[in-house]
Amino acid sequence: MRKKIAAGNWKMNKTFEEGQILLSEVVNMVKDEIVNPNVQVVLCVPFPYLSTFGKLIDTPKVSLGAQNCYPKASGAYTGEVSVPMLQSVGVGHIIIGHSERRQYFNESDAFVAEKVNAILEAGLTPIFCCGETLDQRNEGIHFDFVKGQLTNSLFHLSADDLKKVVIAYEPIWAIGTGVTASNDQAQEMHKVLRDHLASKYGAEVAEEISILYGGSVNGANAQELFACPDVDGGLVGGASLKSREFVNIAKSF
Ligand SMILES: O=C(CO)COP(=O)(O)O
Repeated sequence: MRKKIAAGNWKMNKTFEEGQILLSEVVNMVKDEIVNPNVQVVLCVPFPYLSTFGKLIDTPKVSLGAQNCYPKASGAYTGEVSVPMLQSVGVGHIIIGHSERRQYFNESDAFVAEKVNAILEAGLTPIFCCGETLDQRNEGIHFDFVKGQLTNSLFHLSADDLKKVVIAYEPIWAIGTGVTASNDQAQEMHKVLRDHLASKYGAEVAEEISILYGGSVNGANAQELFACPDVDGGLVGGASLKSREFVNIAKSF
């Protein structure tokens, strides 16, 4: 059975102290309240907090996540953070290809593919983000565009490696806007993406891959979204900054 995943992407929010409180609250609630062994909670926190926060997580129900990485293992890349560095402080999941990085830092599909390779080589889990703009949806090219993102950054992988990837569909028009994709829109795209994976790797492989939805997920809409047959969880921004709401989301499977 595919893993159900509730991942919080804190983005560039919270001071160290605030983050420590938030993370501890989430960890304690998850330990007490989440009983489904198939649910994985992931907390993707800012780089400077990873080392300390990793030590505060004392349950396998919660995985420490990073929001980015650089594909080279080490060397003269001032300001960058490598996958082995993240691994050495306990990181299990790494978000890559987030639309904010594609938009503000010009990250290409090819660069994201390099990151996928580096993460898989280290044995960690990439959370690969994809998603279209509102213009692309209005033009009716959204399915082809997002399928292309998968093709360009993932389709060089072996089936065994692909199975280790978590995909997050995040329509850009739904991120931080309060506008969520409807259940039908989410399900429709997730099915298109799973079929696309199946066309290359076969249905059996495609069935094993968790595809998360991201974009204004909150405590009120999570249950309906997660009930869609091809939606295996959420990548949550704003609502992951509130412990009670985020844990409620993680309990919505
Ligand atoms: O970008 C997101 C998660 O990566 C979604 O952000 P919001 O949940 O704030 O819309």
